[in-house]
Amino acid sequence: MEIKKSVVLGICAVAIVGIGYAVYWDYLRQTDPEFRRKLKKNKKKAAKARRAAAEETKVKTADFLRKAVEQVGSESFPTDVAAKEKYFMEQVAKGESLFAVGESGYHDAALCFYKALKVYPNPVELIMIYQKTIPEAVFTLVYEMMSIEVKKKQAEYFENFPPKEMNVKVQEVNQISTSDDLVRRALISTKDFEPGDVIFVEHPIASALDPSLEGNEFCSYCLKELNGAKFVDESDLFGAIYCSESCKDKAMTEYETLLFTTRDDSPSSKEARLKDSVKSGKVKYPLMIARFLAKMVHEETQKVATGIEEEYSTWDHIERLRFLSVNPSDKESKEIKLMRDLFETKVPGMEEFISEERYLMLKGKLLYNAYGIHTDHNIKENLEETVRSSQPNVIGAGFYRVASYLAHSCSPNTEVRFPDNNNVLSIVATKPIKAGEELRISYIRVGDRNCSNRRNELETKWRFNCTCTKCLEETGEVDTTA
Ligand SMILES: C[S@@+](CC[C@H](N)C(=O)[O-])C[C@H]1O[C@@H](n2cnc3c(N)ncnc32)[C@H](O)[C@@H]1O
Repeated sequence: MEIKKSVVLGICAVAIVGIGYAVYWDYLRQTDPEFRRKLKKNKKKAAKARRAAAEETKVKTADFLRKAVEQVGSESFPTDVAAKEKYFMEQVAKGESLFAVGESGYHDAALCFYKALKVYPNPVELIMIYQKTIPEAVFTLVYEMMSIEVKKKQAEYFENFPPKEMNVKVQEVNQISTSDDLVRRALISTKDFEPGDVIFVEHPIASALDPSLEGNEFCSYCLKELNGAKFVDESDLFGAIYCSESCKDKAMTEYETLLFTTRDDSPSSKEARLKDSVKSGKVKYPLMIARFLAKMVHEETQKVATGIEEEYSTWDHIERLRFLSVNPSDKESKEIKLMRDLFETKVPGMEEFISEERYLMLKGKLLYNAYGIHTDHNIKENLEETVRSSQPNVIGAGFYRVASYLAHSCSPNTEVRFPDNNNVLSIVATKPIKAGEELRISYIRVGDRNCSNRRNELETKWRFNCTCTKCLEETGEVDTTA
């Protein structure tokens, strides 16, 4: 009883002292300006210390993430399936035991999960698994490492692309007196060339024959004249004809199987509708867009199947290309619907990827950068007015990663050729070229037309005011290009 009483009294005494102290404190706060000033200062100091600690953690984390991405980037990873599996299991187990320790293990745990991603065949799927299974703070760190890696790769794009053996690099140069942006990207030679030298050779990302020529004299894949050869795939609803077994196989694997082989061969099927729209509309770009999208799907499935990834995807390549905006109209809405309907049953999620904005951008890039593919074959028919070409006998169009950067000149130093009469493009020097010089082709037929006539055509078709040396000389304008 005595003990209890003294405990109670003790508690009361402490409480009273506590209350008294609080009252005294409050009194001071309200009445003593010096005390209030000190209090405010201490509060500010504590907040500053908290902010500094948070900033320090942020800087340390950023530093850790940057170094981790660099370190992993220079590491080599197992390549055979069994070794990959073993490495993956080890990293995941290590990561799990590290995050179980608590916050102090989060950085190292994230590093293990990031490394595991490097050997997993389907990284996107693994990210989704991580999101559900590892602590949010660790997931955020892994995600940030991936973002740093992607940004670094994108920033280094023009250091790695085009590949050295193509003898060209992309460089930014100042633009003069145009209504266009102030900076344009130019294709610069990295070697000296003499007239007639082939500077580089390039295969298209996507190409297509003019619809009126599809199914008779030319190969649907490489656009070469058939000369009696005729290879077809019975399951192909598009009815494409190829010049060789190899072209047929490539077309079937890259896009044709995905796009045009189905059990539904009724006239109302999605495949038949795309085929009809190309033939009746007499335009090749919807087919080129469909082939381009199918090739992207093929690239992704190959990546998962083989575990081998190209440094840059097709999408990375076309992202940087210039384009003219295409305004949405009924025609475009129909095209988008057609494309979405076609892909929706074939590739889950693809119909969402083909948003209006993305489709119009893709169409704009294709129309702005594609080349007319000409041949020795004499084309008598009056074909659709085509994309960039200064030559007659155009049979189709192709969309190329590197040649897209070539600027126009009315007095060019190179020319686009298709020496094998197929879609493989060669850029050939037509004048002596020194390393460091810009390569230019002619987008139009120049002949003996005057500057204003040429400029009008370029302005109408490409929406730029030509500032090539020939035009500048003819008009007396000054070239201030850096
Ligand atoms: C097909 S792109 C060529 C690559 C482009 N220079 C870039 O920056 O990506 C065509 C664009 O290049 C520029 N260009 C090409 N030739 C030109 C010329 N002779 N005069 C002015 N601008 C030109 C214009 O901005 C035009 O819109």
